[in-house]
Amino acid sequence: MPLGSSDVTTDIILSTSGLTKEFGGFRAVNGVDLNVKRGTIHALIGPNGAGKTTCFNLLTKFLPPTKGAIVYNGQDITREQPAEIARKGLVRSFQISAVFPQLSAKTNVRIALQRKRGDSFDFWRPEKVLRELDEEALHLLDAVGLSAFAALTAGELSYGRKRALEIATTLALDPEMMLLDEPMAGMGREDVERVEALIRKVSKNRTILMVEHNLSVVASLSDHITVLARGQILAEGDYATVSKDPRVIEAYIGSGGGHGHH
Ligand SMILES: Nc1ncnc2c1ncn2[C@@H]1O[C@H](COP(=O)(O)OP(=O)(O)OP(=O)(O)O)[C@@H](O)[C@H]1O
Repeated sequence: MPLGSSDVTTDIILSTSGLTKEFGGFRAVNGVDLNVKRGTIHALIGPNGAGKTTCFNLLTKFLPPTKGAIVYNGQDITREQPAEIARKGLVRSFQISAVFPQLSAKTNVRIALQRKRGDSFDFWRPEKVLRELDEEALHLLDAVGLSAFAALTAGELSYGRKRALEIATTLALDPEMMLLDEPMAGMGREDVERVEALIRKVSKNRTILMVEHNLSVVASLSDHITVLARGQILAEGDYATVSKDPRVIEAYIGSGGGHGHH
């Protein structure tokens, strides 16, 4: 094999071919060929109903595809379960339910660390091990700007800080690739700025794929953008390229957000 040709494949960490999901004959995702480059922040955008969430749920294995394949690090993961791909380093974040509201921020992160070690039910850990885990948890909380809130329960944290905590619990699993589902949803401007900086920080040495509606966040964070419309890829490229693509503009205007274009 000539030098360089292997780079083309190893450069791609996650890819899909012909990825399709039908709901009772309706194709919510229709033949999507997605290629996510290793080490990049890749955004999946598109107007309402474009199929972003469905596509995301296929990638995270929350839904089985009707047709097509998903390959992660050269391995076919099309038929695998979420826990199996998580063990391979592909982890979905921002599942609010993954955080226990009555437990402290520190304990939440410690539980994630214990889960990573596979001993979450090991209540009789010697105190020394627990201390080590606590230290590691504090280190992770510090990394997401939550060191001052370690003792608060997750339920007491503001919305943006809850999301930062979710990132900390995801980082505890040390994922190679993180899948983020609308990380900025429901956030005020201050939280958006904080979480944006956090995503940029944790993206070092990682790959991130996110579905995000906030286009200014997409513009400032993404290396590469895939625009979906009607279940298919409409355009791809950096923000400057896709945002001036007439088909993209038309798709966004055409979807109209319920303002009477259709
Ligand atoms: N479980 C389901 N059963 C039937 N139809 C579904 C189901 N899930 C999604 N759809 C349909 O598939 C299409 C794509 O939906 P999806 O939620 O993936 O789009 P989206 O791009 O995430 O939209 P939004 O930006 O509004 O969240 C929509 O027409 C939706 O009604």
